[in-house]
Amino acid sequence: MPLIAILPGDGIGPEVTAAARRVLEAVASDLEFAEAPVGGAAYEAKGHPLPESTLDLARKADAILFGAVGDFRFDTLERALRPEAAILGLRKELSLFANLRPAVLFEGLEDASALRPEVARSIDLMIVRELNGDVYFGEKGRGTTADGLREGHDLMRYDEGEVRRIARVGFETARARNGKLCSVDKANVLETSQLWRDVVIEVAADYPDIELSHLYVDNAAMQLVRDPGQFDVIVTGNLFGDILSDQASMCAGSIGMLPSAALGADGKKGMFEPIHGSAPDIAGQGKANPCAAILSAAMLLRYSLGRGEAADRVEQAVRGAIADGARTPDLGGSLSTDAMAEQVLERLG
Ligand SMILES: NC(=O)C1=CN([C@@H]2O[C@H](COP(=O)(O)OP(=O)(O)OC[C@H]3O[C@@H](n4cnc5c(N)ncnc54)[C@H](O)[C@@H]3O)[C@@H](O)[C@H]2O)C=CC1
Ligand SMILES: CC(C)CC(=O)C(=O)O
Ligand SMILES: [Mg+2]
Repeated sequence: MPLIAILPGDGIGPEVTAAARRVLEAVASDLEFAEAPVGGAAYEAKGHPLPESTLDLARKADAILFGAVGDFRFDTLERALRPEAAILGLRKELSLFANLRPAVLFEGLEDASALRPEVARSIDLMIVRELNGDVYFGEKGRGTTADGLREGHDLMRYDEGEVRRIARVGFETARARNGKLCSVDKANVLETSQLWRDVVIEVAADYPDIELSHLYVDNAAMQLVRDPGQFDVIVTGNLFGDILSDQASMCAGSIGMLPSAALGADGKKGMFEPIHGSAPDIAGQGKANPCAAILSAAMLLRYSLGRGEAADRVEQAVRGAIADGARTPDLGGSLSTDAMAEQVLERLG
């Protein structure tokens, strides 16, 4: 019986994971669920955003469904105790270095996209974001300059092994899709990025069938809204992937629509989460769009449980609901989180 760890977290995290769990229960009757606190909720309950018991459950589980963490109430805590430390800790402790973030415009959502309909319709891409390194995990600190000014620093760093393994995921992902890989960096300014680009080019020798291109991240951000249809797979570092995926979400209609999978070396055990955060501005109001979490559950079925058919059913149910006009407020409608989930559940039969 596969064990699914549910880590709801803060803000809208519990609302959207509850919806995703209902969907999992509807398509798979043999799953065992265990829930544990994470983020601010865990700090309040147990004094730490990632308690040992939560980490143990995450280690033991076959897959993890994660909601979101964070709340401004915790923003003055030391960094290691802030809710966000929990998600970074889980990704690192479980060596989940490959973050797959698909961005697709579902039929009917043209009017929700920030782009013109004919441009929006072309978006169908996968962002492969490195998740265990970069400026998020480098040495950081605060201090005072010789002139008495406060200063802060965060080290941006990758080694070639880290770049090589994510580059391979990028190439393999492109091979399974339409054969195009765009590597995004800032090699014109950053040494970390020059190393990134050099290593991606070396790895490309093993993938002569893949059309490789490179973009600087500023240009990539611009191209993403000018012509998102030009992209098949984007491979990039932790920081750039974080930013570009939020941007891609508004090309596809809403941040409430984009799921993600964080995978390790076996490409199987993973943590599945919407790309959005805890959205404190709408938390507790039943306004959150659960589709990103539900689609993350579909990725869980596909990657961790090898149940592609069930994953397809869930994705078709979300597509069907959207095509029939089901809309939460972020998509211009008025359905509550639960009502949107119902629309999906109804289409699962
Ligand atoms: N994976 C995670 O746990 C993440 C956590 N965060 C944390 O979340 C907190 C809030 O961060 P923000 O920058 O406001 O980003 P956010 O993604 O939580 O929200 C950004 C905007 O999108 C809206 N939004 C997000 N998800 C939505 C959904 N499912 N349906 C409808 N609208 C949705 C929010 O209402 C807000 O206006 C912070 O503490 C931040 O650190 C942020 C990003 C990822
Ligand atoms: C909360 C951050 C640590 C991460 C983030 O914004 C993301 O993974 O999308
Ligand atoms: Mg983010």
